[in-house]
Amino acid sequence: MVSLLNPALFKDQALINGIWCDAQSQLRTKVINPATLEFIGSIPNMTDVETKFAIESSKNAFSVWKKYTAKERSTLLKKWYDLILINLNDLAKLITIEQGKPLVEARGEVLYGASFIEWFSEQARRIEGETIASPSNDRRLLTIRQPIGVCAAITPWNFPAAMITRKVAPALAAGCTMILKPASQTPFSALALAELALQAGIPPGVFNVITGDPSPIAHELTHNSTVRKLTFTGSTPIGSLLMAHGASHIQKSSMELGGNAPFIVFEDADIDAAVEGAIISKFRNNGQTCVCSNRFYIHTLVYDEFIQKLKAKVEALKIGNGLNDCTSIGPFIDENAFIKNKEFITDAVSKGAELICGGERIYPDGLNGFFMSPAILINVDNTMRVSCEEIFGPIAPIMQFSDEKEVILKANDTEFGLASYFYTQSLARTWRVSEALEYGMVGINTGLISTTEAPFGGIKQSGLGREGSKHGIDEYLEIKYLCMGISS
Ligand SMILES: NC(=O)C1=CN([C@@H]2O[C@H](COP(=O)(O)OP(=O)(O)OC[C@H]3O[C@@H](n4cnc5c(N)ncnc54)[C@H](OP(=O)(O)O)[C@@H]3O)[C@@H](O)[C@H]2O)C=CC1
Ligand SMILES: O=C(O)[C@H](O)CS(=O)(=O)O
Repeated sequence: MVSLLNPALFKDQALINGIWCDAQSQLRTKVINPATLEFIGSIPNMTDVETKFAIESSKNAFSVWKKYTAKERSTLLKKWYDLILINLNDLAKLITIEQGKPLVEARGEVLYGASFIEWFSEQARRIEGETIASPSNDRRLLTIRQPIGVCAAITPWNFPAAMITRKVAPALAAGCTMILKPASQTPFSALALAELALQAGIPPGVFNVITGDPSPIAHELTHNSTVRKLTFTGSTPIGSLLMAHGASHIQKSSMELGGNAPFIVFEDADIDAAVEGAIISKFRNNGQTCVCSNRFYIHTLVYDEFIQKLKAKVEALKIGNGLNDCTSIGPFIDENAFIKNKEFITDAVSKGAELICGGERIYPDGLNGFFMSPAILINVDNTMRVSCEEIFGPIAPIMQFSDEKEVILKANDTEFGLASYFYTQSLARTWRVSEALEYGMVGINTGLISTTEAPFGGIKQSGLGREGSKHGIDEYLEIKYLCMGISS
């Protein structure tokens, strides 16, 4: 049990049709605190059996929810948003306890997540069709936009709240219903958000949350033709698998997948700004975000200054329990993530890279979680795993370059295309490089790009579709063309 100001927010059951329930098998899955490895609680280990009930509940709820007016849906989403802000501290504490990130980042995530609900409560009232100039006098052409129907979401552990609202808010705003399967390692944030949705007056069955074994749950969600849309955030291999399963009945999908972001510092960059941007884009959430910088390309003329300043900042980062106010970096989500990062360092050093700081397991305040001192690798090349695989941890691999065209070719040499970053003070270079980078998002002179107002998403194997912005709601709408014959 977690001690919260509002104990009603700690839910350890799934939510189907407004009823908090256990798995039919009564089996449960334990959830631990990644910083302390202590038991937090457990959740129902559901399978396809309960998933079928959740889908039926969502289908029935859709027939009611789609008849709510845009203003009625908007008002309920706004109430949900208000309740989240009232419970900000509890929601942030839940994130830190189940995911490990520092409280300051967890509070930021709650506000970021809530901003999607606020934004789509407004967008709900701006779902518009169009009239089209008819080619003949005997007909009039127009379109209307309607909700897709029953939707499903499967979300990752690294943003236990924001990845949920980034999907549920536009779905409900469009008039759809949503069945969510949150990450098993971080379920409590999702369950607390669902409780607040109920308290806001969102009808039972509109937002269902099921927990348990991802394979049978996802198999039902992707093969059941009642589920017309699947939205997934997570690794590219799982995203690909889900798309393949949904293809059996032409299920629509949105995919927010893996990344391999380049971070390029040109010779004319503001080095202090570039170092600040490198710290936030690399070490936010202990490097466990899909938009974290994964490869650093530093122009030879500013290399020594950049390395010296970056190392000083990295060595000043405070590693520890996210509940401590002074902590700037928390633990890995689990031992496997730690082991994978150690393997990245071993591979790079064995191929000639030099580890100039960090990379060791540490035990801040005697904590048994898997913490690593943030690492910088220099003399990295593209034969090393760190330059071509998504690191998802606090390792900064550094390479040098001297030519703009050369560094763009290297930056684009990946199957991923999510986020990218570069620093320059040249307007002409800003346009050349922005247009040449093969990514869905480009940060120019900044290392923090995500905001509700802008379209978040990638190309190539980083995904399909966009979340947030004026585009996000389109993922949950169908365009219907009406052709009206008018006899003279
Ligand atoms: N583009 C983006 O916005 C984001 C991308 N990511 C990417 O996700 C990865 C890290 O997150 P992580 O949670 O480990 O990713 P995973 O893909 O392993 O898990 C994501 C979700 O998929 C579920 N899942 C796991 N295996 C299956 C399966 N066989 N069938 C159906 N669902 C399954 C998980 O359930 P369970 O937890 O029960 O195993 C979890 O809910 C990184 O590659 C990162 O880049 C992460 C966040 C954002
Ligand atoms: O899951 C993620 O990595 C997030 O999408 C990154 S962000 O939106 O918080 O930047």
